[in-house]
Amino acid sequence: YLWPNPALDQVETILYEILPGTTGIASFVQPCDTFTGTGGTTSGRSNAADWIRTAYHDMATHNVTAGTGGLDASIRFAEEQARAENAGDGFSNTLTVLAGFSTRYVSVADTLALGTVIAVEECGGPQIPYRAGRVDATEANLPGVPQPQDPLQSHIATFAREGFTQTEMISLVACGHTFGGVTHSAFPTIAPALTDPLNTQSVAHFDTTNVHFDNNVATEYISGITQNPLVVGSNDTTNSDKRIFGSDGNVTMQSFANSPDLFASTCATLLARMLDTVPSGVELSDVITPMPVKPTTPIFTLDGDVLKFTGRVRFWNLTANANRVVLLLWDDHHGGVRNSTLLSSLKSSTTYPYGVATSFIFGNSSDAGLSLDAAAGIKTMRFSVDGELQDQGGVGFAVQDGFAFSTTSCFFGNNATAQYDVAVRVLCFYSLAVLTQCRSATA
Ligand code: HEM
Repeated sequence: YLWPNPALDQVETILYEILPGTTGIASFVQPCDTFTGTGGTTSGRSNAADWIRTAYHDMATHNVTAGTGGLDASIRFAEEQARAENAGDGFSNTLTVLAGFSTRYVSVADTLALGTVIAVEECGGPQIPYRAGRVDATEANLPGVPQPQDPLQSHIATFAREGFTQTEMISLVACGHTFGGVTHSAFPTIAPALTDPLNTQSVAHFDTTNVHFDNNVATEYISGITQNPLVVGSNDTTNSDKRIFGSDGNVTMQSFANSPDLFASTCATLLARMLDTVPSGVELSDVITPMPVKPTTPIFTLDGDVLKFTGRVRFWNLTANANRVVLLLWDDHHGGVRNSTLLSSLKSSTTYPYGVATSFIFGNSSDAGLSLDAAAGIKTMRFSVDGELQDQGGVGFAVQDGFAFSTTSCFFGNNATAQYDVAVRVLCFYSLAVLTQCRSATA
């Protein structure tokens, strides 16, 4: 995609500027046994598992023929959560955290998808290609989530209705059930009550590494040592994983037990498809990859006749160069082309899970080059890195200098109230509508 795109710019930051344990969605799945519901980390449960199950249950109402249902956050409606097929409080726990990351550009359904991607990636799993643009449902979907007591033929039919083959069903269930387990309060006949201070919600885990993505769900199943309550549960009627995993003579599960890489790559593909299963008519973006050059927070301030331009530009995975020269070039409204060298003293680098971001601040007070002639203004930016032009394939980075805060803006005495004087660009000069003398609250 091309910058600026406020929606995708925001998602790109969420996906790639992840510093585990600090802020954002990732901080809720780091460490991976983090659980923000009752009992915290000693509950036996985890946010990561809740989030992945929630995304599946939200998607599982999809009807590939009718084009209805899918990942559309309809699970947020009480009517859906009250259904037997959605037993447990995992959905409300999930929404309490993830819906808080929804913005005017990121739907709740997108946050559910992001939650799955980030939980899997942060907890040992593969990178999952992410597309943006899910649309939130305005009412509950029809029922349709599979349940443990359903017969195998019903499970096969349910996954076919969702758009997945039998082999994909086996795989997707294994990909999900590498996390978490069955909770006693939601399924008392499957998960017995325990008296374990480190598992206070009595969760019968699907494998021995229940907060980690790995193929142990397959190796333990194939080697016959699994404690998966949906395989070796005392009531065979609810042993749905046993029926599903064994439905092709264990061929798929054996292949996963043989190869952690095959398991990871299959799960990356199928979880992406699960998250991209949306009602017909919803158009998702292309897969979001890190922007090689990404300006952020461009801000114009009018100081008399001078237009101050400040901002930041982030370069992704630059090759090392001790003599690096980075230029900001810009076209003004009068046909002029100007440039300014971005100072290495205003450079910073951050290493993220999928790459290194090198950022330059421009327009800082020590960088006098970005005091612009207000009449000429600025239309488009480009960057030059060690002589190589970065201009989004000739399009440039469009900026709008149609509005600028005036330096006459101010806070009043107690800083609780502010006055923003906004100058509007009219043809070739700025018209400042409110030219008030700032004063203290008591003046
Ligand atoms: C026939 C299909 C499936 C059945 C019958 C089934 C059944 C169940 C049951 C009974 C639980 C226990 C829930 C609780 O106690 O809160 C569970 C948990 C879970 N399921 Fe499934 N499941 C199926 C498919 C899937 C799929 C396709 C995924 C995701 C790709 C998935 C992901 C999860 C996760 C992550 C948990 C753990 C939740 C937690 O520990 O809080 N399941 N599943």
